[in-house]
Amino acid sequence: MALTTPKQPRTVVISGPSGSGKSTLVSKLLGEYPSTFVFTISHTTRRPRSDERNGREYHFIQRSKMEAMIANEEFVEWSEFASNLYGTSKATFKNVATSGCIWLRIVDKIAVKNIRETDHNALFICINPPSYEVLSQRLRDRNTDTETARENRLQEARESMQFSKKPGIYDYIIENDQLDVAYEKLKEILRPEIEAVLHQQKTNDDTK
Ligand SMILES: Nc1ncnc2c1ncn2[C@@H]1O[C@H](COP(=O)(O)OP(=O)(O)OP(=O)(O)O)[C@@H](O)[C@H]1O
Repeated sequence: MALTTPKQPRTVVISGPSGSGKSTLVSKLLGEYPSTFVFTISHTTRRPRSDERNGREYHFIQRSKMEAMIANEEFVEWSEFASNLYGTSKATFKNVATSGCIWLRIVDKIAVKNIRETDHNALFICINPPSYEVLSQRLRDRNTDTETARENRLQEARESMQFSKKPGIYDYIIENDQLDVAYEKLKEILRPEIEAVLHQQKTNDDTK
């Protein structure tokens, strides 16, 4: 199923290892361009971390409820990752399709593959940490996980970093060493899409 039409702005898919800085960079973008992007959150059956809130990072949902919604065809796409379900509901997607804004999504590597198959116009950007050691330190500093959860994230991070190097997966890879430098790179990549939306919004305002 195609998730976007050619008339809609390009969907921007952000992925990369846990702790690489995806949320930090996306928050900066939404802060600077509040009317240009529409950021959606996924549903997930994983437990929220101590700093996460339902409806902010994810719609946290019980597995049985999400399975029932999947059976009821209430998701446009879903996948299972590290024993948890993740997905985009049809209700979420409906808001995007009518917004005229760039759809900004943070997804895991399994969803990257799925979206590549469904949305041929999407732009795929991977945020990587400068090194595995730096990532490990940032996750320790963030202090939002138990030791076991952090080990799982680090294991998953190794796989994600390997995955990002495969050809044909990502259009751009940004190494998030200095935050401001990484943010400028992200904006540079997105500049044509941002300008197209701003132009369209101005045209709409002028014709009102
Ligand atoms: N360039 C940077 N330099 C130093 N610290 C950073 C940088 N970018 C992000 N961080 C910090 O690293 C931690 C992880 O960042 P963030 O939560 O944005 O990662 P994430 O990729 O969204 O993680 P997850 O996938 O687990 O949600 C945060 O504490 C954040 O403040």
